[in-house]
Amino acid sequence: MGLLVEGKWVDKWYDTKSTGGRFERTVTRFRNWITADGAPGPSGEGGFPAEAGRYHLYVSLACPWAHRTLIMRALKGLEEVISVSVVDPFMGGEGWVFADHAAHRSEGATTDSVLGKQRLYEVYLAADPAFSGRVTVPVLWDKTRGTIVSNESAEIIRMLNSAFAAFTEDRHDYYPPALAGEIDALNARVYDAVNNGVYKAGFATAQDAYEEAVTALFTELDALEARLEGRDWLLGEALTEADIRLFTTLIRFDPVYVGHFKCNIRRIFDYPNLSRYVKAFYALPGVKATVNLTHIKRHYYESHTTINPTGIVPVGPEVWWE
Ligand SMILES: N[C@@H](CCC(=O)N[C@@H](CS)C(=O)NCC(=O)O)C(=O)O
Repeated sequence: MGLLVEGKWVDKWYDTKSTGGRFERTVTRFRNWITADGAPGPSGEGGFPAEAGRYHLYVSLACPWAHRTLIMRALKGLEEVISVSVVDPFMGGEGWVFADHAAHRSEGATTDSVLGKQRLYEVYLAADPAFSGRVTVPVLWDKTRGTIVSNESAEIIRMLNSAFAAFTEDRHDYYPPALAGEIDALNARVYDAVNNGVYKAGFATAQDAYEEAVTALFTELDALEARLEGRDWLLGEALTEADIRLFTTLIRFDPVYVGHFKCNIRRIFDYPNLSRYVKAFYALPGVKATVNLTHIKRHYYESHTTINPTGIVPVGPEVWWE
């Protein structure tokens, strides 16, 4: 665990002292967009046209943000168009590392097949030798220009949805213009209370900060449970990016967030509509292959030594979503 400061790796844990025990996520840095013709997207610079074989995703199978990108890649059928490297689930003193640098090799982790690096921070330094900031997954890499296109999952899934029409048969739009306003509003609530809410609860170092986060989290889960009454997906019949973004937190909830992050008022299993929803999403073609429970559990329970000093990984719960 650590970060880059002007191109140098510094090993240190999140600082919550200056924020009253509250965990605050930092803003992501590389914000360019792949577009069909290489025109600039909503942020950053242009020059990243959609091409087969040109782009590469660096992901962790443990990470809910990276998981979004793997799901969109699978649903869009872009497995042959965009290649992937998977970091080892244990995030230690050097941050995320690849399989050839891991202390205990974990099935499903890979080497860096593009740059041959051993640590993810070296990929960031290849894009910007003076980079300062956290070294996070996912990273979308451009093999042609030799740089990072984006390290913001919310934007990467939109690029995969919209820019690669020439390379996929899938015509489904996961962010259709008619629903964009409703999707954005829902994403904002789900991000704050649920996706990031579990981290705010889990990384809190003050009782009030924890209770605030856990209360807001379960208030939102209750609202989502009600919303899903009689509905297949969050927006109704149409599967959208909002579902991808909710699913990656829900699938980690019972195995990790209930215990490790103390989000234990209820389990997802206890919510009839949310648990039906998780099962339905999990059964979508290609999704199951993106879920690696071993990476998920090992990452959180072994890496966060301030929360779980023994590093013991729990055996349960029973898998109910298969
Ligand atoms: N805003 C980013 C957040 C990504 C993120 O925080 N990833 C975590 C893993 S779950 C990470 O790599 N953390 C490393 C660190 O903070 O040092 C996104 O959604 O892409």
